[in-house]
Amino acid sequence: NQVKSLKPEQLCQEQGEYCVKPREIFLFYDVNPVEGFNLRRDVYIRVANLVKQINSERRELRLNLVLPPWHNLYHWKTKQIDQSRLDWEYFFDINSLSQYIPVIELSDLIKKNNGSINLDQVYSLENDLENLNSEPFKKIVILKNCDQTIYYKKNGLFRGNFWGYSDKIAATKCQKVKFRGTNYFLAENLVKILTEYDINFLMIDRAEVIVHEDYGQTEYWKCRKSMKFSKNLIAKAHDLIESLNSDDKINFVGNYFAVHLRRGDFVKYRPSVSFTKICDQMIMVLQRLNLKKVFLATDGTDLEIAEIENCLPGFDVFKYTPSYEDLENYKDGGISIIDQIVCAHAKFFIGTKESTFSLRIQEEREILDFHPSTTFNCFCNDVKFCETTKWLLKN
Ligand SMILES: C[C@@H]1O[C@H](OP(=O)(O)OP(=O)(O)OC[C@H]2O[C@@H](n3cnc4c(=O)[nH]c(N)nc43)[C@H](O)[C@@H]2O)[C@@H](O)[C@H](O)[C@@H]1O
Repeated sequence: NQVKSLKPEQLCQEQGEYCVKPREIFLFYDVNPVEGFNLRRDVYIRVANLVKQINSERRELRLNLVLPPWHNLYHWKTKQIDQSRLDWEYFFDINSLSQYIPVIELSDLIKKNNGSINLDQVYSLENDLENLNSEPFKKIVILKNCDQTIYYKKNGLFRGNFWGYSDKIAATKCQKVKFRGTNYFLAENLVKILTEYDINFLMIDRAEVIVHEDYGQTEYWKCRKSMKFSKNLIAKAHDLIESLNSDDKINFVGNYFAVHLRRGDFVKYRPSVSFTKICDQMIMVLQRLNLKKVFLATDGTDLEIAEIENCLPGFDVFKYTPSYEDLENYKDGGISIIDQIVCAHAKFFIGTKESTFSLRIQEEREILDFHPSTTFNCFCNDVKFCETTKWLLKN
């Protein structure tokens, strides 16, 4: 086990004259453009688990995961600031990510590679839902050229948006792949391909099609714990927590109740809960815990926020409204992470059922060791708030 955690150079020294340096491979991935930030964080874990699996099983290969820039995401509504091609360091602690697997920012790789990248192969995944009940959940069929509406051919190369780097990145080969299966099933197939072909730059597009082999298990949590937020976001969130009357400055456990109320496009696709029920459920918690302060994280409209404030007379509703300078510094993605960190430290939390934004807060609270009963709650059209599935931390 100790040998496994060594870097390739150290591995070579350990193994003496028979040492073969592993082949360095750069694995790129992208996700369906309309997907949100927190769903993308889950896709990262699926791909990172795959990289870890290959690197630990196959010593002759060393996959480096290329972090896909955050490029003008659908839910990022602030148009006055530039939110294109954002590196992961805006939001995450890269050192911590690289404790789990080798990662590199795309912008750094482009610099290292003299300003442009030619991908050897792109596989663009497509869900295979045929005969789902009668066939095993393991199927991979490599088809012809990629969808010509997303990738187009010019001067013999496949061109596309490539995270906003259309001027710097192109691909030699691009194929559609009908896929159904887990990250470890894809890992097996990638190993076969990488062993057979001389591929150094490989991209998987529509990586959200891949599902977890071990959701909520040890490797999932190892990777999840490595996804620490960047230091400036943590510092800003801790300032807010202190101003919310933190009664424990060391652990930043807030003396407040927090909710995440997902609105916007979400209520079009998921059954929503009435504001009357939401207010009743909030008052119930505030009275039961004898608390005065609520932190409200939401993407709701000003009217919806006013509705919540009005239905909680006698309580202080706190909402983080970023200044223009905050927006410029942290971007919409950072502002939402600050909301999440504040929710993660509350005495009690209620989230929105099926929202990955709420789910990530619940995970953060598991890592911080809050009692599950204070974490896995959601609003519902019931007399009291409801419980959500308890995805408990596994070491
Ligand atoms: C309907 C579906 O909903 C799924 O969203 P869901 O899992 O909630 O969560 P996310 O995948 O994060 O997408 C929701 C996005 O909306 C913004 N947002 C939501 N709630 C808050 C909040 O409390 N504070 C701040 N600052 N921002 C918020 C934020 O940009 C966040 O990334 C999407 O992943 C799918 O693509 C689809 O849109």
